[in-house]
Amino acid sequence: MRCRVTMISHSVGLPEGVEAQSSVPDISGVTINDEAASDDGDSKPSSGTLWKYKLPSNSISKEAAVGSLSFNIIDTSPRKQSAELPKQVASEDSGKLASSSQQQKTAVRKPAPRAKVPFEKGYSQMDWLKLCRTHPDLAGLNGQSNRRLISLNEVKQHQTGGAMWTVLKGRVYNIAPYMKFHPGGADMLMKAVGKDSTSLFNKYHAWVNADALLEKCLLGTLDSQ
Ligand code: HEM
Repeated sequence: MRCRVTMISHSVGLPEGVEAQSSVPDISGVTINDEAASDDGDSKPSSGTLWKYKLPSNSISKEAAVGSLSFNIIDTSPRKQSAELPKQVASEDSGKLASSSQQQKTAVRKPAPRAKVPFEKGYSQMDWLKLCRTHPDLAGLNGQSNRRLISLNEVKQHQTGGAMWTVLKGRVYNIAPYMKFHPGGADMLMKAVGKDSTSLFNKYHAWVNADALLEKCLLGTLDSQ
């Protein structure tokens, strides 16, 4: 969109000899013309509406309604070139609005499939939180402090039964009690046992707040020396 701003200079009331350009311009004579339509080669005459936003030619706009609310969804993300688009969409003038829902679907990327495992009865995330609240010693500290330094060598020696240790972001946890609660499955969580699992953890779900989830499984801090 290009707007033309026309200024009409007024020099009313200036003392003699003072030039009009040096005075503060009077904006009462400013007019703004919207030339969006005519400049783009669009044959439609300009509507004259100030600051009307013209969508980029490659954007998609869709009208939707929820209950009594109606709204416009405007997708201005960069589109792929027509060679990569399905024929049906590519043959359309990209400036036109996609009219059918079929066309809308073809342009949307599918999200990566998730590998969540359905939990066994009694092993939901709520059940885990309940267990954390009620169990007196989930970590298996047996009275030891969870502030002690633990070497990687010691972590490696705990890989079975009720003591399956892992290092996550510099902290050592016993993840044995969490095995059946892990939404990604026990098999996946087993890959963390006996080692530093920080990079594996981040690869799958860096957004998960393990600090909070495994708070009661904390054994100590990794001795990095
Ligand atoms: C060590 C502590 C870990 C904790 C506390 C943990 C926790 C979680 C949580 C809360 C979810 C659900 C995420 C969501 O719904 O968005 C999840 C999903 C998952 N986790 Fe873990 N996890 C751990 C380690 C691992 C490791 C080491 C692996 C891989 C070897 C792994 C693989 C997965 C997978 C594949 C899923 C399903 C992903 C998905 O929903 O898309 N996790 N985990």
